[in-house]
Amino acid sequence: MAALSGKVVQNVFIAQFYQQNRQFGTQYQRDICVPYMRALPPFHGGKLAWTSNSSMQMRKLLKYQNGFVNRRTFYCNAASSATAIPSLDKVDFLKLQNGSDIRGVAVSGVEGEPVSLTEPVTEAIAAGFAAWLLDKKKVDASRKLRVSIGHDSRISAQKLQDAVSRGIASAGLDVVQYGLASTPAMFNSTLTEDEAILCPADGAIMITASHLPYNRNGFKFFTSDGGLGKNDIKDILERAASIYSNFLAKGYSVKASESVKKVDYMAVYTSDLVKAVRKAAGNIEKPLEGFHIVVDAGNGAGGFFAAKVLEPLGAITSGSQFLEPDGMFPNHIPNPEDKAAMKAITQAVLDNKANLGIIFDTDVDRSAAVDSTGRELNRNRLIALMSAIVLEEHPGTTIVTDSVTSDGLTSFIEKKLGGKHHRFKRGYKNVIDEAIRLNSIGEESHLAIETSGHGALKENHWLDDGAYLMVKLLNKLASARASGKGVGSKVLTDLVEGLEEPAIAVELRLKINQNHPDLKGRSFREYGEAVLQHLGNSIASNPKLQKATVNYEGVRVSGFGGWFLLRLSLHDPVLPLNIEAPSHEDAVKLGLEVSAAVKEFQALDTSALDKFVQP
Ligand SMILES: O=P(O)(O)OC[C@H]1O[C@H](O)[C@H](O)[C@@H](O)[C@@H]1O
Repeated sequence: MAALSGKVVQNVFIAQFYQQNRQFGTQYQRDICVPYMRALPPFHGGKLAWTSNSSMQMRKLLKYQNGFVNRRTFYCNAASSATAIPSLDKVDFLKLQNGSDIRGVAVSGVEGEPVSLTEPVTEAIAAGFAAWLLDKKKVDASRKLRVSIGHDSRISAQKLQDAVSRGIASAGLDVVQYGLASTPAMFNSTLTEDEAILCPADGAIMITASHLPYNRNGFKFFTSDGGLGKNDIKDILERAASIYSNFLAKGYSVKASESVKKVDYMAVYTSDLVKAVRKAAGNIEKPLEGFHIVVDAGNGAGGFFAAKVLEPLGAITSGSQFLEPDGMFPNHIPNPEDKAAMKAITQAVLDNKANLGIIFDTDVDRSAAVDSTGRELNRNRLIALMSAIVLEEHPGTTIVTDSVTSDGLTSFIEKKLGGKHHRFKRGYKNVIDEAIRLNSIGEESHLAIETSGHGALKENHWLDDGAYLMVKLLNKLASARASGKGVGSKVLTDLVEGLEEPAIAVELRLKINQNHPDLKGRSFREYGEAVLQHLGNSIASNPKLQKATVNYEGVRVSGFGGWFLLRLSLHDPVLPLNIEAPSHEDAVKLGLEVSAAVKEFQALDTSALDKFVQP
């Protein structure tokens, strides 16, 4: 069996601890477990060094066990933590690529999900990034590059942060740790000019797996040009694979990084957000005075928004929930696309009679809002709202969105707001890159936004930033009140007046069984493309349906007063099917057309569609 490092063992223990103690409820977890987790002991030269603080917390933990946790497991794990040098398995690095991110399993304990982001793998990836950055920046030897590192609230964050730091330092670059941070703040650190806080960083790494389960983690990389794309990630992983093969050949040992510096960059980032709202409101110190705004951070990294952004601006934030970081996400998945998450923030708004609710995903690059009546301002509605704000500032501009946006949104942007809707592909990086491309060929675009809650503005360096989207809403609230044009979230709701919304909007995800003989040696992508090709051909001869003339992804078709889009998922062996229609019957008619066209593809699991269309 592979030897585990001390910290891996601790994380296993923490995971087990949480699972076994769910019945204690969230308050217990907040009081006892979270402080403990935040204080994972430092890792010195491969040996664990407990600080007095953490041993105190361990004692506290034991005291509170109360029979819920198996003491033997606890001591046993703590004792085995002395085994510090991980043994190395062969690794397929390219399998860790997830579009323009890297993602893997960082905590063991979930059946069928072995740890892929071990410390040596992580260190190799970080060293791969360092090598890529050195090539890209082509600096002379007189200047040392520096890399900022931040993480979300995941329980593996500390372990990975240490390994990333070692990987960067081993390549001779300076490491600046930010601790708990948001993804957009990490990108921002490559743009901030302030030597006193060691900025700009030449490169930034965010340790996050967005809304995925607690055992996962991953990395997003930035330079001042923005987030790295797919090809760069592949390049980094190839470099990492070769660094890792050196570990295999020469042996791997954990060496403490000497040149790690720490900066409270979130203080800088949040004060910039505060300044932006004050400026938009005409330099008023507390432009949100009297507004009651509740925040739901889902125990991710976004809790800062209440105390560090809203309160300095004068807002009341009582009733805000799940602000404290907790990598087990005990309350709901931090994801504005998740129904339970949206229900939780809506309830908080109604219970607290708040003016507005704001919700973030784990690493704060996505967001959504809820108005004072409990109406969700997410998906197409959030895009409509942001478009209304941006088109007031930039009349006629092009709004770039993802592919699953509604037809109602197009007519809203084009007929009501006088803008242009460019419906492009799914994927935040795709929409941002497309908006940048349009500007470069002379078509003005100021907003790139997805139904997922990702959004970036030209005025904000095309930074994919959920917190900045919410700042734009706050600006609107503050400036409307200052100019006597309205008070409260009705100002926002009024801006989406006239957006036509379908009675039925569903997304059904049809899985491709990669082990099915019908693939005949093809990859799931090739198989998915064959399904799409076949569907496209069969639609062409169907008089009841019209294929979209302009379409960048999958097969988009109008009919029965609605539309459907079947496309390949960006990451998974899945064909997501979106259907919108004026009634359930019409949606079923559209579903039946898809069903008839794809039925011969035996490796496609159509059970979700079959269920939807059944009488
Ligand atoms: O293609 P799908 O499986 O629906 O996933 C698409 C989504 O994947 C990730 O969550 C990205 O962050 C989003 O930008 C993207 O829209």
